[in-house]
Amino acid sequence: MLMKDCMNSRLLLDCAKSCILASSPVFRRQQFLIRCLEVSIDHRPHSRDMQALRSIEVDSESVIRAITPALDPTRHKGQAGNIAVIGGCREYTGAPYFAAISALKIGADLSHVFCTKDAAPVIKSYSPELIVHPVLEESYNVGEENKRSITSKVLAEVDKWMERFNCLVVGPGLGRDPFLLDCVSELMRHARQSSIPIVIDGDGLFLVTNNLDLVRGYPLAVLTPNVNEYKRLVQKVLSSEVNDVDAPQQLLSLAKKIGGVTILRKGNSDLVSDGDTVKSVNIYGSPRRCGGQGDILSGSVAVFLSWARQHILAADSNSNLSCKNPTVLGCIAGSAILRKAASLAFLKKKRSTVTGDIIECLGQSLEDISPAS
Ligand SMILES: NC(=O)C1=CN([C@@H]2O[C@H](COP(=O)(O)OP(=O)(O)OC[C@H]3O[C@@H](n4cnc5c(N)ncnc54)[C@H](OP(=O)(O)O)[C@@H]3O)[C@@H](O)[C@H]2O)[C@@H](O)CC1
Ligand SMILES: Nc1ncnc2c1ncn2[C@@H]1O[C@H](COP(=O)(O)OP(=O)(O)OP(=O)(O)O)[C@@H](O)[C@H]1O
Ligand SMILES: [Mg+2]
Repeated sequence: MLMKDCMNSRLLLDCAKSCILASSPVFRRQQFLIRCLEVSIDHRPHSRDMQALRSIEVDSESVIRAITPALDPTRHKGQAGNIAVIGGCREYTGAPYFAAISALKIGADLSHVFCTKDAAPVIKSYSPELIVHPVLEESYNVGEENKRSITSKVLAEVDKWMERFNCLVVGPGLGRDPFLLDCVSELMRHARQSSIPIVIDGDGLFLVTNNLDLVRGYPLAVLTPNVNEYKRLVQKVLSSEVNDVDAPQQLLSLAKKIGGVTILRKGNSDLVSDGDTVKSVNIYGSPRRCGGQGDILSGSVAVFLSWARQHILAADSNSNLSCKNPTVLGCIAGSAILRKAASLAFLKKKRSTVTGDIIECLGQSLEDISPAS
């Protein structure tokens, strides 16, 4: 008992000493100097990274101005873009909606969503602007004996539309049901046969990372991984860990190893590579990391990619853009427009900014760079 009391008083004494010490100006000054030293040590590699990133930074606003089509009265519906999002299941209805509505808000004429039967009425209720096809099925709804016939039915339904699409976005809110993913793999093979560009995001990246042949060597494939998705991709393809010290070089190797697909690595700076070149988009975005910004990005990339393809065909190689790969141009423009919209939304809404607020700023963001008239 005596010993316990003694220990307690010693503890109290130590505690009192540290309190006095913590309030002493000399101690606080020492702590301040230690913190400064830590910051400057941390800062050195970081500033080197920033220099490397600045050297590959692209003038994204010029890219947007070059590829955004004029609002020409002779054009008809569909010519400014007909996009299809493949995604939306029992759990996720927001993600496909964000991607599809972003495509429209940027300037596409038509935006479709191919989703499961459960998700369709919900997505339709968010917006009458979207054309929603309740065609996909998840395992829980399908008996083993019906799987083959249902797959054929799904493919036939989507194939009816396929040739009209300028770009597919595969994955926002798709989920990971194995039967559904098998159907989507088939859809991707069909799109590839018809040379339709495919932007792959979210659960589409889960699918592709486990089945790289779906995109290997397809120059019209764009992968848009976030931090987790990128880590899985690097581990699978390069059998290594993510290297943040030489991020551009690693991204270049990754894109090359998958046969020249384009990869947009999302993060503090967005990095884009097709295996030949690496570009970075650093324009100021938002400190809010609310879910759904990647979905806006995938819909935006789809539209700009379609416009970049049209621009390159029409310009007949007279374009003054140094990069001629429409998938890279689409990524640069999509990233820049999203980041600018996120910063505009944050100015208004601060900490309460949500994805819908950013979508509302897409129009202003594009207008500031490439005015409609
Ligand atoms: N409002 C909406 O509707 C929004 C919907 N969204 C949609 O959400 C989906 C997932 O995208 P995300 O960005 O959460 O994936 P990410 O950061 O890799 O994973 C985080 C952690 O979760 C886990 N995990 C994920 N999915 C899993 C699954 N099906 N089953 C089991 N585990 C799963 C994952 O585990 P791991 O992959 O490491 O095994 C990791 O630990 C995608 O369809 C996206 O479009 C978003 O776009 C946001 C707005
Ligand atoms: N740390 C960051 N600082 C600034 N911007 C960022 C940062 N991380 C991501 N972003 C921006 O947010 C966009 C979306 O990236 P994010 O990593 O949130 O995607 P995601 O996780 O797939 O989103 P989602 O919730 O839609 O699935 C990127 O294009 C990027 O411009
Ligand atoms: Mg995502």
